[in-house]
Amino acid sequence: MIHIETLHFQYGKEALFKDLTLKIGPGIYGLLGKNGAGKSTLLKIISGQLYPRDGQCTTLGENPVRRSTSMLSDIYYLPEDIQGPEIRGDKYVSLNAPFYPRFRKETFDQVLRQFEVDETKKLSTLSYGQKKKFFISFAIATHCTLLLMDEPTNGLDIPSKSQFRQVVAGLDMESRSLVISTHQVRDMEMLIDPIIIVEKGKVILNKSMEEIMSQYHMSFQESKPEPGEALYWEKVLGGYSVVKEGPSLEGKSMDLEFLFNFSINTRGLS
Ligand SMILES: Nc1ncnc2c1ncn2[C@@H]1O[C@H](COP(=O)(O)OP(=O)(O)OP(=O)(O)O)[C@@H](O)[C@H]1O
Repeated sequence: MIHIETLHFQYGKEALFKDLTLKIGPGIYGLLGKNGAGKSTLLKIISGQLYPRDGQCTTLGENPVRRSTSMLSDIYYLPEDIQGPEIRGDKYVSLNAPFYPRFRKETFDQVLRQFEVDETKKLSTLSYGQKKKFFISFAIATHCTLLLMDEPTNGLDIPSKSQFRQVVAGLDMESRSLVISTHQVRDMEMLIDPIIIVEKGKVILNKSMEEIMSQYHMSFQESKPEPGEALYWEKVLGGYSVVKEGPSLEGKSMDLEFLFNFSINTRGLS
């Protein structure tokens, strides 16, 4: 779906990405990184809104810089900050759905109903969370091969977050990709897999949870690990969460916040 090699990108004088390499296939990917790591920029490069200085980016088999109609009609990019135009929701749908050949109004109505958003209201009058839910519904209804969502659960109330998870978990992603950039890892637990982490201009992790758990295991112990005993540890209530080399026998997935900190502190897992 996406193939990026030796990508260089900079806004001003300082490079944001240096030799960034990334492959994304079908599935629901979580794109994680510290503030300013470049997650939004990466999504914009993938969708042809920003142009790299050097290197290759191929999106759905095409160079996104060309912004071909075939590519743009099969990608939906949901930005973090959403502006609601001065038109009713249903009007927005009738004007914009024709750009997406696989758009299904039944899907849109179903998701919007779950989110309890009124499509007869002007989008500019909706609250931030309601606007977000409107555009998430639109994104899902496009049935695009590639969906890029920047912080989709930001601003959503508690029931909407769980509805978002249920809707996304029900998508058929066998031959499609959804990339979710997020800091809300607790909202995304059990949903995003593989995990991509961007740090200091590079992708330091791009692995499925299964791959991670076949290499590392996480456990709890009361005493602080001796030097060299664990790859990474964190103080928790009553003891320490530690990660050691070797497969996880229980097969349970690793807490995403812990995985993020482990990865950042060890500059990526080998
Ligand atoms: N239009 C722009 N002009 C100049 N610098 C920019 C521009 N947009 C982003 N940047 C800078 O590029 C870096 C990466 O920004 P980006 O928004 O991609 O990061 P992010 O990982 O999405 O951050 P956050 O998690 O805070 O949303 C930041 O240092 C930011 O200040």
